[in-house]
Amino acid sequence: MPPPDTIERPIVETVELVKTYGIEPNPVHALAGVSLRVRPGQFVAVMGPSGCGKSTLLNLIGGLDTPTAGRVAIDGIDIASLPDDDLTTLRRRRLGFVFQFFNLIPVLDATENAALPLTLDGAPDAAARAQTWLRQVGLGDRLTHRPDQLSGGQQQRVAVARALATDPALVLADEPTGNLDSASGTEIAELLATVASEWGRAVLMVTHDPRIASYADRLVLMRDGRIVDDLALDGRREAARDAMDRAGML
Ligand SMILES: Nc1ncnc2c1ncn2[C@@H]1O[C@H](COP(=O)(O)OP(=O)(O)OP(=O)(O)O)[C@@H](O)[C@H]1O
Repeated sequence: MPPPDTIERPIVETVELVKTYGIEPNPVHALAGVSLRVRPGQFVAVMGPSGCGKSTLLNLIGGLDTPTAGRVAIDGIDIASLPDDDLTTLRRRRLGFVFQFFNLIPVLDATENAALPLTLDGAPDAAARAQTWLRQVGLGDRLTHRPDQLSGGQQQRVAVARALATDPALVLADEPTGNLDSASGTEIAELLATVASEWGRAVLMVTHDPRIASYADRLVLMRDGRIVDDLALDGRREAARDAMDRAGML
C-alpha cells in the first residue's frame, strides 16, 4: 500500500497551508504549513491536542475562512482563484458539512432539513432526493419528524443526510459525535465509514475520541499547527481498536 500522502487524484489537496490569527507581537500560528491529500472513498480522522489547528484546517478546506499562505484545491481547483459566487456553488455542490451540534432547523421536519441545501440550490426534486438519503441513513420511518421528536443520534443522521443530499465529493465533519452518547456516537462513526467505503465519498472528520477515530481508514495526528503523523488504519481497524483498548484509551 502506498503511503497515505502520496495518493493520486485527490478530491482535496492542501499545500503548505498557513493560518495566522492576530498580529505582531502576539500572532497565533493556528496552522504552520499543512500539506494533505485525500482521495475519494477515504475516511480520514484528524486528532490532536486542543488548539492544534484541527478546526482551522477543516474551515479552510471548507472555504469558511481564508489561509494566510498556502492553498486549498478541491477537484484540482485552487479555491482562492474562484469568484465568491463560484466558491459558494462549489461549497454547496461538492462539499457536505456535519457539525457537533447538528444545526438542524427546529420548525422543519427531517425531510425539509435534509432537503435544505437542495432547496437553496433551486432543485425541483429536493424532497424526494432528501428522502432517498434519509432512508439510506436508516430514517425511513422518521421522514416527517421534527428535530425535537428525534434522539440525538437520529438528529445527527438527518444532518448526515443533509450533507449527502447534494451528492458531495467530500464530507467535512467537525466533532460529529461530540454531543452524542457512546452508542449513538459509534453508530454515526459506522455511518461515516459507510459514506466513504460504500458510497465513495471522501470523509474528513475531526474528533477527540480515539474510539471514534478507529473507524476511519487513515489517522492524521496534528500538533502545534502541523501534521506530525499520518497512519493508514485500513484493514487494521480492529487491531487499532485493540491496541487503544490495551493502552487504556477506550
Ligand atoms: N478566530 C480566531 N481568532 C484568533 N485565534 C483563533 C481563532 N480561531 C482559532 N484561533 C486559535 O488558533 C488555534 C487553533 O484553533 P483550532 O480551533 O483550529 O484548534 P482545534 O485543534 O480545533 O482545537 P479544539 O480541539 O479545542 O477544538 C488556537 O490557538 C485558537 O485559539
